Amino acid sequence: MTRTANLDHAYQLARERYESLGVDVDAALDRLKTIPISLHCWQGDDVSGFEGTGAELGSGLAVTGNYPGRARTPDELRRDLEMAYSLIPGTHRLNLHASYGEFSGAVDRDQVSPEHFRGWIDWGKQQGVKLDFNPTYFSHPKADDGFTLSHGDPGIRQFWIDHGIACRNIAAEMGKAQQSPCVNNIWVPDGYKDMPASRKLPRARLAESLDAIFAETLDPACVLDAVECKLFGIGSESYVVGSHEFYLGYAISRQKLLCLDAGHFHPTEVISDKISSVLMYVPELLLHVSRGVRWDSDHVVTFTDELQAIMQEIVRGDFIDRVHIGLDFFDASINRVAAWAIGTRNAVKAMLVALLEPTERLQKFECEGDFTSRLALMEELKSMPFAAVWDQYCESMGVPVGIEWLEKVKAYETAVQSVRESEPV
Ligand SMILES: C[C@H](O)[C@H](O)[C@@H](O)C(=O)CO
Ligand SMILES: [Mn+2]
Repeated sequence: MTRTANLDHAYQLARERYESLGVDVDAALDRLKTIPISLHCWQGDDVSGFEGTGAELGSGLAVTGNYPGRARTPDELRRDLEMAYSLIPGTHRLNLHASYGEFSGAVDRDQVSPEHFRGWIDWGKQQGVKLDFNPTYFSHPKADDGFTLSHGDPGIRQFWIDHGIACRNIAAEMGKAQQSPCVNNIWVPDGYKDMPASRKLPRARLAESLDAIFAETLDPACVLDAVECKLFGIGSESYVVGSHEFYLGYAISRQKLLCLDAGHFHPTEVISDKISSVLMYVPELLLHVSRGVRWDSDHVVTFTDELQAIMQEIVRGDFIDRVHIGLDFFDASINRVAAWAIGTRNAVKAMLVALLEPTERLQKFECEGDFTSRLALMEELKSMPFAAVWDQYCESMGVPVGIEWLEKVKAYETAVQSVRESEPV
């Protein structure tokens, strides 16, 4: 049997098994094709960006590892991204940070404008990659003391408000150009290493700054505003201004998107359990799918129970159209393109597994109080042949099947990434 015939044979057998449980595999694959994952640009260059100021990564963000071949220019990053997209089935998005603009001279954060992202917008159009966006509230002298939008100095606060407004306009321009809303996510590092004397004042200032940023009504067909909470960071161990409660209240009261980052909660807390609660009160959600190891370490996303639970919750709650899935990890100890491929393929695979679940049947058992059948079927599902469906999906979408993608990354590393070490920019 040829390789293609083998894959198809395995797929047909798997399809029959799923059909016996009432699952329409073809419908699941058709749905899967429509679900984008927003790849984060910052995995490709260790969150360095292209401002060229030499500012160190700070504000509690840390990248470890020194694997050779980091992208040093927008063109290198785009080339690496194209390589990554070629390994991942489906049509996916790109999540850009403001510090990744193309600046010909010194442009401070309050001066960023759509023209600095024209290269990205044109590239996205040409590649069929839609863009999401983030203001950058770190790696800047005005963020060095740990405060930005909640800063006690009104001048510094205004600088960061202006950055937020500028970024929102850039995001709106991107959304208009791509005819798909650009999700613009605000995360600020603001917080104290030690016990604050006032937990209240910085929060009041943060709310006021956010209101100023969102004062202008922009077309939701172009831009969607999201806010991201965090439990603690390095240097903000005792107090984070933008805590979960703060942003949950803010997002509900202003009807904004809440961003749930999987690494931003207590290690025993999971975001999968928050999705259905939060979506009762906010219109839409942004997820930063990440993997914290003991802390918000931003490890590459692997095929964990929690990753599967996140996708299950999205499918079981019928939330696919209300949840924007983004990734947030940065690992410089392995090949950076491989990091994207591993993390994103896992996210798509976990979504496939969720779509292959006989959800109605499980929920019927639950409604009837038949928890025995619910548990029995959930456990049987764990050993269903989803890998054969996944392989067939990869094959039909024209991307490598199984570990074949690794050979492509190794060849790319030899031909492109490792050469960077000896080449000036
Ligand atoms: C670089 C990102 O903005 C950042 O990871 C943010 O989303 C975050 O999660 C900070 O801990
Ligand atoms: Mn995040």
